[in-house]
Amino acid sequence: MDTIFIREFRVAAWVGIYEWEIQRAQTLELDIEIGIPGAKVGQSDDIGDTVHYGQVVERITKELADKRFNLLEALAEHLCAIITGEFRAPWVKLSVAKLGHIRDVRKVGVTIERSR
Ligand SMILES: Nc1nc2c(c(=O)[nH]1)N=C([C@H](O)[C@@H](O)CO)CN2
Repeated sequence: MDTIFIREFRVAAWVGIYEWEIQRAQTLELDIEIGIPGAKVGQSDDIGDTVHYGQVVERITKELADKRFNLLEALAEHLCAIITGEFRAPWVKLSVAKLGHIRDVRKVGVTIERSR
């Protein structure tokens, strides 16, 4: 399947199980791979035949400003549902990482893959 990628996307989010995470937003890093619906866009050259990656970034930024999650797993599931539902993507793989949370570890997080 052809895909669109969004890598090293840094975004503020409310997520975590500890008091300090509940009190303030933190920066997450997302890597997203999105299946392109059909092979038409290479011929049509029409933004309407693909997923507009700028709109995905904008939508996720807004969603994470508004919602709160305990776990990265739930946050990832929610974002995948937006990408397959609202953006009609047939498939998505999404990684979300917290930065500098554990000593000697640069990033920790989860990766999930979902199909419509
Ligand atoms: N599998 C997970 N483990 C942990 C998560 C998570 O979201 N998924 N979250 C935390 C805390 O919020 C932690 O990130 C604070 O540093 C711990 N483990």
